[in-house]
Amino acid sequence: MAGRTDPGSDPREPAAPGFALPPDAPEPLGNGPGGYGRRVLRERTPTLITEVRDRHPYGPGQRRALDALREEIASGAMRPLGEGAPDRARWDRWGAAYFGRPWADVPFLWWESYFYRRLLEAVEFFTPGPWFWVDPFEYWKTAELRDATVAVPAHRRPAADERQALLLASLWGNQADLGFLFGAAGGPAASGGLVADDGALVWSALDAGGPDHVAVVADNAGRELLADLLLIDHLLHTGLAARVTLHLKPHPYYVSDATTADLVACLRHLAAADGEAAAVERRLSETIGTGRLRLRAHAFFCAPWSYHHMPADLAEEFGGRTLTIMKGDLNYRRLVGDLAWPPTTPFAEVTAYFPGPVAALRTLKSDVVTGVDAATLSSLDASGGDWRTSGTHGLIQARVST
Ligand SMILES: O=P(O)(O)OC[C@@]1(O)O[C@H](CO)[C@@H](O)[C@@H]1O
Repeated sequence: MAGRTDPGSDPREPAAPGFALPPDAPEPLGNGPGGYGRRVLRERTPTLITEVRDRHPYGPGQRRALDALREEIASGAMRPLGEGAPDRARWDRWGAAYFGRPWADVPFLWWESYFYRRLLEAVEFFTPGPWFWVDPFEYWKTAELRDATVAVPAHRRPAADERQALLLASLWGNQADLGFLFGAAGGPAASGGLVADDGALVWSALDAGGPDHVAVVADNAGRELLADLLLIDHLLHTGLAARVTLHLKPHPYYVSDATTADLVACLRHLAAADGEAAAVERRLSETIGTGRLRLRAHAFFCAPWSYHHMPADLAEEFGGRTLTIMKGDLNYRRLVGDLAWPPTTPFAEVTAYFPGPVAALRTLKSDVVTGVDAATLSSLDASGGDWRTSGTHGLIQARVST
């Protein structure tokens, strides 16, 4: 352990009772032919390693480690973390069933999370020294934020339209996922509409009154986080929420996932923009200062498990929120379990275990989906498009009664 810092205490204490998947739940999604996991394993992951290597003046040890990781993923057996890793014991326990096997044999949700941990190891992110806490994805995050325009509502529309526009902007902000830069297919070219829309349920939960404390589990930095911040400002400013907790990642993950450093970059971006955007920044910074907007970066958000395995402290936290808004594709995979659900399986059924009211705002970027009605499903399937994985389609789903 000498010379290295621990990326977080064990985020997976025994799951609270009642969170287990039902015995008849379908299989975890893997990396089989035609599946999205295989494309990520074969195309996105090696490209990402090469790009990270090429964009940084890494030394020979880091370059060797990145090349070895690419090799291992393509044709080798999954290795544990190196001897000196502070969290080695934890990952050894978690990965006991997987280490020594080809990456393609390991469930998609698990291996992809572990991949990001291994990438950080290869670039010496947790090792005190010249590369300590240097974000390997900062190059792309900064470039994306530089070009981001901020559309603060002009307060000329009816309030209901305005808040709905903010909700939708937060949803479609999820298209700005820098992971798309590293796939053969590229990013979504257009917006194909919503496959499910529980927007009215979301507002009914927030309008119900009481001392509302809303949780927002962030996904990507940059444009998506900017849109989330405008929504959060609206909730706080209008009094729809007395308090908001914004959950960020404790360290870089899934390329563009938002960390506290990315939040600070967004706030600076707002401060530097014209007009109302700067006022939003002032209000948000003020509410962070007073504790009305609280930041958290729990280690569980970088763990390779679905929310069925969340530790007791996080379960207690979500259980106490008026509504938890889960942003993005990965949070959706973790919320419903990255399982081969029939798409018409009700969202409320698969999220019944979650300890409080919960909503998902997601553009569809991987195979899993629930809560799509049969007519919508058959017309989407008949369209012949890649609606499940291309990010062109979105959803708002909610379960507000517990
Ligand atoms: O959570 P996000 O940012 O919306 O999406 C993450 C994502 O790009 O990563 C995975 C592939 O690498 C997919 O599950 C998903 O499309």
